[in-house]
Amino acid sequence: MTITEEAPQHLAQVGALIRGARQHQGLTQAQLADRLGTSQSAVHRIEQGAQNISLDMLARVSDALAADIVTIGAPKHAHLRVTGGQTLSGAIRVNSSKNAAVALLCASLLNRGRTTLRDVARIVEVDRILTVLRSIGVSTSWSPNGRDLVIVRPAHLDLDAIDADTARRTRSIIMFLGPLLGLEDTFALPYAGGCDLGTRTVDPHMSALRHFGLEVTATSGNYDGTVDRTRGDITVVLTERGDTVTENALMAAALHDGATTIRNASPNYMVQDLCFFLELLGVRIEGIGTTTLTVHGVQEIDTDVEYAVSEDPVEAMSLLTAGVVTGSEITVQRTPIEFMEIELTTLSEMGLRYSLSDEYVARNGRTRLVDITVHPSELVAPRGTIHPMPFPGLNIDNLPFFAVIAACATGSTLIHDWVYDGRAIHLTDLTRLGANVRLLDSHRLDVTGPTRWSGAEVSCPPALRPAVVILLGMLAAKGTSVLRNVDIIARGYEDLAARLRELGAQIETFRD
Ligand SMILES: CC(=O)N[C@H]1[C@@H](OP(=O)(O)OP(=O)(O)OC[C@H]2O[C@@H](n3ccc(=O)[nH]c3=O)[C@H](O)[C@@H]2O)O[C@H](CO)[C@@H](O)[C@@H]1O
Ligand SMILES: C=C(OP(=O)(O)O)C(=O)O
Repeated sequence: MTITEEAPQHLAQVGALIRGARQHQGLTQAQLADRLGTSQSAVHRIEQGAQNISLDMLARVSDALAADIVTIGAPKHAHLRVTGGQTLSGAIRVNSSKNAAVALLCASLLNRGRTTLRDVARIVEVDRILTVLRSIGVSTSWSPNGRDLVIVRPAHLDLDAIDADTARRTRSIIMFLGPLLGLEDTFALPYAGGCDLGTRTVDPHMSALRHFGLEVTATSGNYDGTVDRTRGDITVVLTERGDTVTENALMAAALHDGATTIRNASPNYMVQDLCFFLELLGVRIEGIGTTTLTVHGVQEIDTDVEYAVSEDPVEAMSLLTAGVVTGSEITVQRTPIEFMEIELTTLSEMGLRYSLSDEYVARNGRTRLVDITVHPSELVAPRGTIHPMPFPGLNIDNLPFFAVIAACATGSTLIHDWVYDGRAIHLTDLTRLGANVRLLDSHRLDVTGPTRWSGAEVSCPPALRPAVVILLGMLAAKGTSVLRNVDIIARGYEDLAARLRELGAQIETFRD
């Protein structure tokens, strides 16, 4: 909340903000009171708006909850000051994935029972979907340890009350379509937004969901959906092997009266997580991990279920890159190996030395994990182009990390991002740190290394992965760098700077 001079101070509103921030941290009133050195009843009164709260107390609450409850004037952005060129060491654990978490949150709408999602990463993208879910009446609460989420859908969703501003800040809101078409006859959903990666079509979603009877017209700012539900066995052929479109079709199929065969389905990690979760909800799915899925829909889902979100291959790639570009030996624990094999093989061909632990099973009981130790290595440019493909190819979200790795390798590397119109351009910010990165066209980069890195001040790109790539370049660059306006990193990474610090990185967060 921002207070300008004219704005009235509103105790109840401040109280509600404090309650929200406390619940977000997974704290009870008693635990917050403990941190503040006050009583639980005082915290209760503050949250009710029934007690005058001094500026001093507000500052203490902000500290205790690690959140700015109230700021005066314009909002403050976070920046990072990096002293690069340090060798990192130690081990770091991969968190659960953003992309599975958002799909599972949307899928929780299918369930009338209690959904418990374990090990959910504390990231802004999750918060955005939670805010939207709460706005339509879904109850969501974090466990006291702040890692698990309990979600309960009401009998009737209040879709008119949807928080449209928050919804429009994420593309994942598009995944409300699949569950909603099984629950509502008409609804309006705000347009999907997200990072600046160029145009991303929603047409494949609309044509897939039409098979289930959904018709969507785009009005000013909204998708207006009307549903004339179909019955019986259907086959949906996806025009693109996209992740979220496959997830939308899966969620629509879960409540479809009949069997749905989805062809050209994405078998990617987040889709597999969603399939495992739907199975726990009683939906039978054949072909998990392949491009043909057959889903046996059920009439109603009303079950108390627990599912542990699996580990994020993109975070694994990000952390591994930190070790590679700083020439360090670090261990990236809990890497979902099935989704990193092409990346590791490509890196091996570039001369990276690494070792793998024995495999073990993730908490979801399905995903195979390993610990990867990277060793300092002399890198050379690969012979062929580095390009992404739908799984089991090289993950498009892992591609940007190859730009900073290629800058450390001897020779020229061609990186071809055929997927996004506007992601490669953000990677040219590496030139600010001394890298030789040439944009051949909006999809292709030529990177020539090795780089004599030097520290610089750079404005954070408005796209998640490129932002982290620039940060990793700064870790490689001797001297001081500043990355300005890094808020976007929290969309997909929990406490990234703090976790890199634990490996020995010198990164300091500061605000204007
Ligand atoms: C929440 C989530 O899970 N997000 C992921 C998901 O987004 P999502 O599933 O929304 O990805 P999009 O549908 O936007 O696909 C990305 C781009 O690839 C194009 N395309 C995709 C598949 C295909 O077979 N042909 C094709 O041309 C699309 O037209 C689009 O321009 O998948 C993307 C691509 O893996 C990832 O970057 C995102 O992190
Ligand atoms: C592009 C990404 O995700 P989203 O689909 O959430 O924009 C990403 O994770 O890099």
